[in-house]
Amino acid sequence: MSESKKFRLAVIPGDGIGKEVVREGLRVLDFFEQNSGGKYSFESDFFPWGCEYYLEHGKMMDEDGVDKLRDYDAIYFGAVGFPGVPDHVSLWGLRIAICQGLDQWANIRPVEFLPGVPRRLNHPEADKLNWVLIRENSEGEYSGVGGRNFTGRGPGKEVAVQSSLFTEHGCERIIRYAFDLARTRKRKKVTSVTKSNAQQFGMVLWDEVFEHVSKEYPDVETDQWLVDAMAAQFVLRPEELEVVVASNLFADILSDLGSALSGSLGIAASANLNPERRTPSMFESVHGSAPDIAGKGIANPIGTIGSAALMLDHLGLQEEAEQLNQAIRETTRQGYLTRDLGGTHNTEEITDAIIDNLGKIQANQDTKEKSTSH
Ligand SMILES: NC(=O)c1ccc[n+]([C@@H]2O[C@H](COP(=O)([O-])OP(=O)(O)OC[C@H]3O[C@@H](n4cnc5c(N)ncnc54)[C@H](O)[C@@H]3O)[C@@H](O)[C@H]2O)c1
Ligand SMILES: O=C(O)C[C@@H](O)C(=O)O
Ligand SMILES: [K+]
Ligand SMILES: [Mn+2]
Repeated sequence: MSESKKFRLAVIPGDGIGKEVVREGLRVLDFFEQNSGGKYSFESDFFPWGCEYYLEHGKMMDEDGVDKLRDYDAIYFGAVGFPGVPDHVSLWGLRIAICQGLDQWANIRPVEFLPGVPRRLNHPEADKLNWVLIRENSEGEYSGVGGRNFTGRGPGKEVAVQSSLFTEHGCERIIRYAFDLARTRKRKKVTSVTKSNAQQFGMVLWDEVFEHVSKEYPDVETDQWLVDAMAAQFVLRPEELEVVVASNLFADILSDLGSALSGSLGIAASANLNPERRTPSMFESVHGSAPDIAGKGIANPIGTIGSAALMLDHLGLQEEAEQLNQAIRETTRQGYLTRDLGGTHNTEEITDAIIDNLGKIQANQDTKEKSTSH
């Protein structure tokens, strides 16, 4: 028998429902490990970073936190942010510190239309829709360039500067990523989203890079939209969307719109990738810590469990990733839905159903393999 592969995971549940949904994702990974026939295992190290940690230690994570994460195969993340710590402190202290610190420059956010889920979108072919947002994850509106409290200004005259930073390198790598991904999809098309009529420097640079990179991909169809019109297009002509590439902030906003249209924020998965694999990538739901429902056991775990599927794929376990996505679809199709989707099931019951379906999918596959090997 070949050697068993051990995957080392850094687990950061974070705040609010982050803790509740990561627990569920880990149950799914346990299931895979137990049924892998000794082929692989997951070794999880937990990091207690987040807002509670901040209130105790005055920082969101250890000073050398990013370095502590460097040697892992992947990072599994819940969510960050909770009342009591300003949101900009918690976000910059954890999620952005890790994404930027580890140069996870590509944030992949698929918009999936799961069966059995009530649609917010009145579309004749809603069940066939699916597209993927590629979010620039290292610069743009999240450059952190700016300041407050400029000297010489009295009360009521405060000024704040918040600058965006776009580099040719940063634009090029994310746009190229989108084109390469498009080549792997049924419809080879990339839609670029900017606001270069109003943002005349950075976003015009983005457009120029898009133009220039697109010439290397004559086989890929292109489309360019201003972000306001793109928001409308998400609702009006979603069948036109395939791979959508946008800046850090625009893709952030569009991904919540996409997930809401497909049912709920609770079902959207994401991967913060370092595509060169120089550093570990981080897998997390699109949603946040949802303080309004935290502690009630009703959070939808599908976004975080779907992120585990993206992680399995990244770790080279493509078959498992495919099985998990299939199990999620089967679960919503059977009517297992949390409250955000109009159902009454709780967090654990959704995971139970997913694991149950996984068992059936694997058993089916075993039977098929046995019958074809004779
Ligand atoms: N990547 C992240 O960790 C991340 C993402 C978004 C927001 N945040 C942070 O989370 C905190 C709350 O932000 P917010 O309220 O704007 O966004 P949110 O995504 O936490 O919640 C928005 C709404 O969606 C609902 N919701 C979200 N996830 C759900 C799930 N899995 N199941 C059921 N309902 C769900 C919430 O109950 C809430 O009504 C803030 O501190 C914010 O900075 C962090
Ligand atoms: O934009 C962020 O980084 C926070 C959150 O809204 C997210 O989508 O991860
Ligand atoms: K999250
Ligand atoms: Mn967001």
